[in-house]
Amino acid sequence: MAGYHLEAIEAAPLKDDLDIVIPTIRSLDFLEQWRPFLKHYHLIIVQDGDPSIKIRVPEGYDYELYNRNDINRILGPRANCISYKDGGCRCFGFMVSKKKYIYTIDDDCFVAKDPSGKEINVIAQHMRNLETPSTPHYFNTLYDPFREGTDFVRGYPFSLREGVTTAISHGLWLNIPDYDAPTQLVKPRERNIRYVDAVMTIPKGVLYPMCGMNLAFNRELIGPAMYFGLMGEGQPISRYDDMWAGWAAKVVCDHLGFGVKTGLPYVWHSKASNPFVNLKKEHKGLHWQEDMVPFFQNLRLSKESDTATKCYMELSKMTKEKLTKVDPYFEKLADAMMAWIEAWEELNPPVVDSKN
Ligand SMILES: O=c1ccn([C@@H]2O[C@H](COP(=O)(O)OP(=O)(O)O[C@H]3O[C@@H](CO)[C@H](O)[C@H]3O)[C@@H](O)[C@H]2O)c(=O)[nH]1
Ligand SMILES: [Mn+2]
Repeated sequence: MAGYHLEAIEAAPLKDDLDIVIPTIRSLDFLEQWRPFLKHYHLIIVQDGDPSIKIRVPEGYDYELYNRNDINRILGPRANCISYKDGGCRCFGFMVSKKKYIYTIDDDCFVAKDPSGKEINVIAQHMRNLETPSTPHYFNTLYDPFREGTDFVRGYPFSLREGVTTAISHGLWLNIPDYDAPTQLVKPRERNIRYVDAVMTIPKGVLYPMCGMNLAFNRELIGPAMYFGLMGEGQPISRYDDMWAGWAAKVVCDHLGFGVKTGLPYVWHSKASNPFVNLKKEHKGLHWQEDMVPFFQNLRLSKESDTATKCYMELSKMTKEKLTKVDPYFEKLADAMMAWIEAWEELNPPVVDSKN
């Protein structure tokens, strides 16, 4: 076995603090290729679609698998807040995990190689991103100052060099880019071949389109805000699950003083979903995002909201007040946000300090 693989196998960083969450409505064969990097980690598989279909999990992985029947059994009436027939169902895995960190990946993403041809250990890079500070208050032009071989540049105030705790690490993808349907329709053959060797902090007060394909986060800091919305069957919108979570989580991170990074690591995104199907799923989102983004840009959370849970409850109220005029769907979404938080609290009761 190539030496590097052995290194990858030995270097299973934070293996007892991390769960891998995979939404699937297809197959988990892609895990064969990930074995050198993921074999030591616990998987939480959220099976979408028909629960009577048996999903095969490749041998040798430690996992828990939840289908729609399990979600209904565990959450009861609140199960309606978990999307059906949309990758957003993955957030159920975030809720049932007991670990500090989550890494979530789509089932059509494979191990990518860096320009030297070396296989990328996404877990090692995401954990490095999460375990080192972010710099949201002042942009470092040499990118991530906490990476080997780089630092803060001249003119960077020393008072800001401590940075803030990182809550989210947003990875990217080579090959099939994560484009919306209109872009995909006019550029069907476009492939992302540009490997940018950089990790950047997204500045405070700036939103970004979070893609759930290759994403890691600190569940203890921001988990309650990582609700992937109410999408898919029975809903007027789909494929905005990760966007909704990304906007909400970023305003909560900004409010609580946490950082969000984007860039390395890359995965190899192998499958282009059908742009015509995607257009049907996401067309309302293409309109509504012109209202959703300004909503998140302009809102101000109160100082009493000093935890992700309190922030999210306040966000639910604001969603109902400010976005229902765009479409009655947002009233349903606001209620689903509350159901999510109640379910989260029930499955993750706050730890009572035994001393007091
Ligand atoms: O009904 C569904 C559809 C899909 N899934 C699982 O979700 C991920 C992403 O699915 P897919 O690769 O088909 O979607 P893309 O268009 O390539 O992905 C983009 O859309 C985002 C949100 O939907 C996604 O994160 C982006 O990368 C796969 O694991 C499917 O199996 C599902 O569970 N239910
Ligand atoms: Mn895909």
